[in-house]
Amino acid sequence: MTPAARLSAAIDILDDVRAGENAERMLTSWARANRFAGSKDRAAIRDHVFDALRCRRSYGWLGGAGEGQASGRQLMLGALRAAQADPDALFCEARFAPPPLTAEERLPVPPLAGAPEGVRLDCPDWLLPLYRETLGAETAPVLEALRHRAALFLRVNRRKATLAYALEVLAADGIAAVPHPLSETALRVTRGARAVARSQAYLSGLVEIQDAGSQAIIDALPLEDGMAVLDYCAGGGGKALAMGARADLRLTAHDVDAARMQDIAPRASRAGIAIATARASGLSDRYDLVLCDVPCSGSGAFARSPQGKWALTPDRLGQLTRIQAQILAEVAPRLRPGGYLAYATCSLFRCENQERIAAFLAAQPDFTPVRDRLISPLEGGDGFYIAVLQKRL
Ligand SMILES: C[S@@+](CC[C@H](N)C(=O)[O-])C[C@H]1O[C@@H](n2cnc3c(N)ncnc32)[C@H](O)[C@@H]1O
Repeated sequence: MTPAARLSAAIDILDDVRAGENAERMLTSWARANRFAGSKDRAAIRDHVFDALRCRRSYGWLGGAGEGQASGRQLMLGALRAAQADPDALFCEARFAPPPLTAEERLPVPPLAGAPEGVRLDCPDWLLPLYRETLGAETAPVLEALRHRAALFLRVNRRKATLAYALEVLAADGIAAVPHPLSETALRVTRGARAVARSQAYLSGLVEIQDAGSQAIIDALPLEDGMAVLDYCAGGGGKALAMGARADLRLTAHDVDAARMQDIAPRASRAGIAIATARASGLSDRYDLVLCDVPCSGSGAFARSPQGKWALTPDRLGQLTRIQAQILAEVAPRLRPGGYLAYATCSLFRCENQERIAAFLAAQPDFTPVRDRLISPLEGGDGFYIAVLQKRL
């Protein structure tokens, strides 16, 4: 496909997303319907779509949509202007290219520097005070970081490899990576990211794909060999696998949506780690540690999942905080006296983090705080919050 044809495809997909469709699903169905497109085409279209979702307000502004919600065409026009590329080279008469710019589209747009803050920082206005409450003077740099594509991180599985060995095996498949300060197990991929899922290092369980902030969460847990550990919101098991790689644990995974755990068995077998899955009725009340990696707004991870930034509403945020409180209340009786309750989100908002923990501690005098940590996207990975509490002996 030509660069202009890729742009056309991205415009169509962005219009579907604007109409309420999910970007990942639209990209998949586009690929199915256009089998002639190669992997490089699909990757380029995906990059166009996700870059535009991360920068929806600023690209819309530069594309002439002002503060309104931009069309796919306006977003791609804005993207080209943001990159100081010549739009006429791609919006042209060529086959499969988006039609040439109209006279109206050629009118000069007001400079982005004079746009409202939420437009410049690509943030919905109502979320700005929530970020500011936690981040203060770092709000603008953090939101700026969330406007850019997230790096691909790997976690070296210490059960099977040292960092040096994992790097060697990755290099044999043309993948280069460098250690990352957020965690001793974290590698940031610097070349060959698209080859990781087919690489020997990945297929033989030496490395897993996991954000560096996510790895730092696991580093903050008081894990010791022999502990009985429950991952209560296990999803695909990313954090359970990381816990199992750190210590010799008796690990159980649970999720309210059991179907989400279907990948845990193959991933665990690749990693050489035993993880049992259980329904709520099969859980014990004597765990040494329960991790609740709760559903959240994702406000620390909008670089990776940008559609969530625009889909979030005050109602949905309120609903999430109620689910978070309910999960904490559900797991409290699952711990033995002296056991640890760990609460994690990929959110930067106080209402999902410190306020949830304060409300829980006020209602549950048996628990005391041990530590908490906010991991900023400025540290290089996604933003996360982790709090560790201990149940009284
Ligand atoms: C942030 S995701 C977990 C990601 C996962 N821990 C990982 O590292 O890949 C949150 C998970 O919580 C689950 N969940 C939502 N409500 C729940 C509840 N009441 N009890 C248990 N799990 C719940 C969701 O199905 C979802 O899989």
